[in-house]
Amino acid sequence: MAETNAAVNQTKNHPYYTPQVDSNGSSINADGSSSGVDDPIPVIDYSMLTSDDHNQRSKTMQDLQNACLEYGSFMVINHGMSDSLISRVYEALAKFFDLNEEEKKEYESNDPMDRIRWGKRDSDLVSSEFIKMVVHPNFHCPTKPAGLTEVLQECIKRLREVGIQLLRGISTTLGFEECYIEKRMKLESGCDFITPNDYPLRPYSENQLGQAPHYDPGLLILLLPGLSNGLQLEHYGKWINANPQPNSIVVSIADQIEILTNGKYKSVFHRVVLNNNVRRISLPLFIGPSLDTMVSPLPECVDEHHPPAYLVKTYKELLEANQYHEIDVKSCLKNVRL
Ligand SMILES: O=C(O)CCC(=O)C(=O)O
Ligand SMILES: [Fe+2]
Repeated sequence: MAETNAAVNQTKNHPYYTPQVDSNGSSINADGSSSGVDDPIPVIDYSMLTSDDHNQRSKTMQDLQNACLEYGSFMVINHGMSDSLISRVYEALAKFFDLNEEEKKEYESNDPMDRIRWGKRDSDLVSSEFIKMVVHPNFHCPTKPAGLTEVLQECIKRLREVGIQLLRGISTTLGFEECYIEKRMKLESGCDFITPNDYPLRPYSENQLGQAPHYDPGLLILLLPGLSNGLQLEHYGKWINANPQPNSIVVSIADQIEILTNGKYKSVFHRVVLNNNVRRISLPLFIGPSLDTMVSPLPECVDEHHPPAYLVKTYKELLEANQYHEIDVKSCLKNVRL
């Protein structure tokens, strides 16, 4: 990709690489539009990660490493979740978002003890609706519509298995034993959220977004991206359209992997654009450490040329930074970068 700005000519794993796009919710494009570049994100064939064929497996590990270094995001195919399960998930979530507002408001409260929270992102710049739920170690879900709990439980069980296998792959690409990250982050009691999103059909203005540019907290985000496009990722100073294949899972590196790797694998800066013609429902799963886990650069990722670049904090402290509560699921990367 031809770049005009010398500052973006660095590779993504450069310690001083920072997104070269604005963070105020608008656009980087000279014409002020929110269009992105079609530069397909890498594809990882999940079935090859655990293949008995050594050559296939090591090629897939190499692809995974390149994807983590260069994009921080990739689409996973052959992940073992059936098309029919994915369709049932979208249908059940649509029924939830179609409930009347009074029923959804039951989950609107700001009580820090809540494990489910519904809300709207509603301004001239952004428009969407979400329902956040803590799903691990304990599963929380609205009681309506009937069947939502069962279908989400089935889907999240598989998404989590895929996520943990990918974290093993990532651990291997870093030269560690495959369960190293999983054990260190105490994933058995890890704190996972889902935040299904409903993006409206008709934007208020052409450039209204579904979600403003942001980083995600957690180790990995596994996204069921819905039936139309909308996710954009920052890549060397441009917004690129993720354009995932139908029923693939879009996986992105999130804040805690950036911290653990001391900045080698960067958390992905991303946003959501609205589609004029099609309603879009997406389902991200945030796989995170247990709340009491200290998150800091791994000793193996620190040396005299790579001094620690992040503060040491528990995952709970990180989630609660900026006066947010952990259920708010917000990044605080900028507060811990040294
Ligand atoms: O809906 C999407 O494509 C992305 C969602 C997202 O980034 C989020 O909920 O944090
Ligand atoms: Fe996100």
